[in-house]
Amino acid sequence: MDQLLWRVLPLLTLLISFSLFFYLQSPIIKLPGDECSLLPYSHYWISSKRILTSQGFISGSVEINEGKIVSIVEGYGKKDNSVHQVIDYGDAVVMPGLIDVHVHLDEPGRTDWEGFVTGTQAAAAGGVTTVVDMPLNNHPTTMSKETLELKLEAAEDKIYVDVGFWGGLVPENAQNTSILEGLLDAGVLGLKSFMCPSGIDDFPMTTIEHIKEGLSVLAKYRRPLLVHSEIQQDSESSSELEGNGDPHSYKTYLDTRPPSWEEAAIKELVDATKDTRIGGSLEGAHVHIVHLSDSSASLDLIKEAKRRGDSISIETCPHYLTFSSEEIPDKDTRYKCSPPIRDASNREKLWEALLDGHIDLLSSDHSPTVPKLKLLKEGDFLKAWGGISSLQFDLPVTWSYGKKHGLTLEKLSLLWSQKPAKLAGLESKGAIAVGNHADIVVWQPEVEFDLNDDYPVFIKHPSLSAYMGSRLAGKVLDTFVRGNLVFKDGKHAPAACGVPILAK
Ligand SMILES: NC(=O)N[C@H]1NC(=O)NC1=O
Ligand SMILES: [Zn+2]
Ligand SMILES: [Zn+2]
Repeated sequence: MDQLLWRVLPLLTLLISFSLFFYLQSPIIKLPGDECSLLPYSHYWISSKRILTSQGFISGSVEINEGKIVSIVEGYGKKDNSVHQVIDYGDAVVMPGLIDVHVHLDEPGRTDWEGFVTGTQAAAAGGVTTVVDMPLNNHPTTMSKETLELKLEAAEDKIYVDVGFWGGLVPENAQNTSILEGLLDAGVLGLKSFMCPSGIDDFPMTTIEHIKEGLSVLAKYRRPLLVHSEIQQDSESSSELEGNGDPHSYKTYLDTRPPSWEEAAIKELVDATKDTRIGGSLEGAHVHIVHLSDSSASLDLIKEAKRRGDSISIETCPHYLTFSSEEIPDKDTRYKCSPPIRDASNREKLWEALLDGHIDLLSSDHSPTVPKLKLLKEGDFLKAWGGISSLQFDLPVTWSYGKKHGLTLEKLSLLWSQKPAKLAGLESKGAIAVGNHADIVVWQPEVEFDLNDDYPVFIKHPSLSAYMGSRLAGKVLDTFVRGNLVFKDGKHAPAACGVPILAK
């Protein structure tokens, strides 16, 4: 018996080695590319009765090959499943993926706050196919070629959607054009600056003089400057500035940041944007006001500048359109952000301006932190971190509240895809059109869901989001980025194959 075993054993070893060799050589082994998509093919058709193309809604099919949209055909049900790979979505809406131009991914340096993996998985789950990352809250701040390189290194193999980057305009590089040019040459899509303290020590604020320096460089590159537009007003009584009321009451915080802060910043900015008009000394430069909250005097100043022909645009965020100061519960610091959420009549005027086209686009200003710094237990509005967590909910939140204000799907897509693509200079994104990247969200506007603990949330700290606990309309089914099916039915593709977007 023993002898037989000794004869068989070498044969058996040989057999196992052979099969192992052939197994390793065989095509069963997955190439990394296969992991990028939940689909086993790269040439296919998407069919639906509601496809929002650059020419409006059609009932029909979109042909996708190697990441691009190669044809669009009207007529639902015309594609024969036996001849083509067809994904039939019935009457679900097929729309351009959202482009969120204001996201703080916080990596490298503050990955405990958010991160490339969690942030971009949240984006994919919410139908957001491109995010543009802010230059602060990460450490070091993105303000030079070298610090952008650190970002790019940190993002490698970690991004599930495409990611572009804004660079920081801070006093140091505003006074040193070669640093600024190095940063722009390295590919940031534009710059971002603060006219008040940013809350981050290594991202100091800029004066209007620094901003003008920045604009003169940006004019040559034809890239935008995004500005956090608030200037602290010394004329405010010091008790108001410090908030001498009850720190657990939202009203106390609101009173420390009145609309006059926004108005003061925008007054200085529109004085500078005069020169961005055709023939002006800053022609080619563009100012984009981020997260406008004040829908009165500040908005009027921008409307006037636009009428004159200045190169200026505005975004607001879902939280300013959804919440109102009167409704924010005591101690609920999840709602703290800057500029602050104001009263319901301000909110209604923001909706009006959005639907009339005076506000150009929407963004999330997704800016989380660690629960400890949000002071959820203490409920101190004056000391808590200011920032809203919302990236995954851009689409359902805008739709749930928007449809009550008369928002159409076409307008929704203009505000979340087409206009953001234009701001960031993303020529092949923002619309379902032949030749564009196949960046697509498939969703059901009519389906409602509860955002509770059972809901698959991918942002790092769901407990920080003021949207948790609400009932929303607009369920995301599938998300495609450059033709890769990156999210389906609550699951992500195994590999992170988003692409860093660099300006040329
Ligand atoms: N640093 C930072 O993310 N700040 C953001 N948070 C906020 O509420 N407004 C901002 O500008
Ligand atoms: Zn800001
Ligand atoms: Zn921000």
